[in-house]
Amino acid sequence: MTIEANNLSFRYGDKPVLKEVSFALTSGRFHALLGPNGAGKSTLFGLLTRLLALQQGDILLAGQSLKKQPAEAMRKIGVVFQQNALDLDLTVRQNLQYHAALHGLSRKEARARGDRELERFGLLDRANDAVRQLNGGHRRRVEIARALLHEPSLLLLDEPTVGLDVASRRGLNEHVRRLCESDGLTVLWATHLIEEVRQEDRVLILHEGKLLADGAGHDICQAEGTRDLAETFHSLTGAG
Ligand SMILES: Nc1ncnc2c1ncn2[C@@H]1O[C@H](COP(=O)(O)OP(=O)(O)OP(=O)(O)O)[C@@H](O)[C@H]1O
Repeated sequence: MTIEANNLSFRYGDKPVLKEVSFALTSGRFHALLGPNGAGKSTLFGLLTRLLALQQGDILLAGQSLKKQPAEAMRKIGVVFQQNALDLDLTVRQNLQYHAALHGLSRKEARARGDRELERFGLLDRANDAVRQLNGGHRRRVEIARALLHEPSLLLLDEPTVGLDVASRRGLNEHVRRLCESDGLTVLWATHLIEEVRQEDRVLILHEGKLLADGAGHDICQAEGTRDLAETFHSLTGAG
């Protein structure tokens, strides 16, 4: 599914946080939204998920304006927020069923889809465990499984690896990349960690509310005259 952000600006009070941000995501691809802390990534996610109201500009999902047809557009989006959004005392399966009910799925359908996602994530044998018993990496997998239950075509992940160890971070990143290939999912993965981004990714670099670069990683490096994305990120933002 295509997604287009046109000329987005946003301020908290009189503090501008996003400044005329425009981009278009390509269907079925992994996109990395790279920016240091405070760049405006979560604010952008807030606008994409309608947690925040648009102030200037518009967002089009498969050609539908978020301003004009919000409910229809939102059905196509799955979201994994930075903070854990699971109920730790419910089982994995109960968490999934609760979310599926919110999306209007029948119990039977919810169970079938939930189990299918858990199986793909290697977690079906944990379905009846309380989420509290799972490690951080597995909890994040459950959150992603949950975000996919209503079969969205766009998955947004806001710093999904925060608090995970290196191996779990890598595993989660690879898993989501495989979803692009297997499901044709369009992914926007926000991070401040350059090691989660690959040279061949579509990369959007956000800094102080401005989109400083947008393109294939190696093209951005060529344009900037840098060796790799780490150097590019550092030279554009001072971070890294
Ligand atoms: N509710 C708010 N009220 C006022 N300022 C805010 C609010 N939320 C965020 N900000 C400010 O807006 C700027 C962008 O924050 P945002 O959380 O969007 O960035 P980020 O790139 O997601 O960073 P992080 O990874 O640290 O969350 C920061 O300067 C932040 O302090």
